[in-house]
Amino acid sequence: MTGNMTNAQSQEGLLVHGLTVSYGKREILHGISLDNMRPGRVTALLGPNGSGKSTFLRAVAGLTASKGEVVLKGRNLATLPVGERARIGAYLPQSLPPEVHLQVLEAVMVARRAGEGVSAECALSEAMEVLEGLGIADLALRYLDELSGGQRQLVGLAQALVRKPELLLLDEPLSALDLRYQFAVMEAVRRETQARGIVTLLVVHDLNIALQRADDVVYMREGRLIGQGVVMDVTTPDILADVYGVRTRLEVCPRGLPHVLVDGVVEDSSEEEQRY
Ligand SMILES: Nc1ncnc2c1ncn2[C@@H]1O[C@H](COP(=O)(O)OP(=O)(O)OP(=O)(O)O)[C@@H](O)[C@H]1O
Repeated sequence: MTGNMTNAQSQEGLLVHGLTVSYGKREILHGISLDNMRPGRVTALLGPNGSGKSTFLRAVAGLTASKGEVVLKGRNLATLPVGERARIGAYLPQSLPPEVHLQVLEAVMVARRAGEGVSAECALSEAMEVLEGLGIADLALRYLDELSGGQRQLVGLAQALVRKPELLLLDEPLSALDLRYQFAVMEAVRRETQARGIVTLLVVHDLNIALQRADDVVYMREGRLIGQGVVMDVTTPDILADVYGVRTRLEVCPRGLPHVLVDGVVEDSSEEEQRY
């Protein structure tokens, strides 16, 4: 640690030690350890299909049995009462919430009031504030079971944000969204993360969104950690070849934003050798 390190840089956030998850006899996560993920920063969790990203997020949320430790700001989450753990962390699953006949505003207010003595008036203004922040205030009086998949995903995100979590875990929050909402949601998530000092971890498949909008990245493959750190420090053609098996070029567009171009698939040299 250097003497120049600021408070914010050294601030304790989320630490993960030896996280291991098995489904039956099959081990899916093989002892993943992550360095400090600091408050106020968005970390994108990236890796191929089936690499264990959702399993990792669910284990951090305490929704899947696991071995190892998850420590948030010095507190081992496994030792906290269930209600306290649920208050600290908000988890948005990949699958959309069931279609219930409830107005959007009510659904977000219910999420705000759950487990806390917040007045209806206060919950109402906070719910509206979050809906406005996500650009969906016009949906407030619509019923959830009348919304599109993407709109329901946004309401799920509003429910997670309105609870003012310390830890925000989002599993593919952009998957059902059009380009405009992908942008709006990433901006809202960044804004809330910074303003409230949240530790945010989100799974995305679009590498360019991660490069341009996340602060840090975690790369996983086959249930193992491949790399972690500041987006542009860790993201290299070598690591992308290792994680995804593709040949890539990293470029910076005229506006200064990085993006990845995929040139092809990495040939497996061991298979090549076996063929001859
Ligand atoms: N409930 C379960 N029971 C048994 N195996 C499971 C279960 N959930 C996930 N798996 C397996 O665990 C592995 C990791 O799955 P996981 O959903 O965590 O990957 P992922 O990286 O999130 O994938 P994707 O990008 O496709 O969503 C996969 O091989 C999957 O088949």
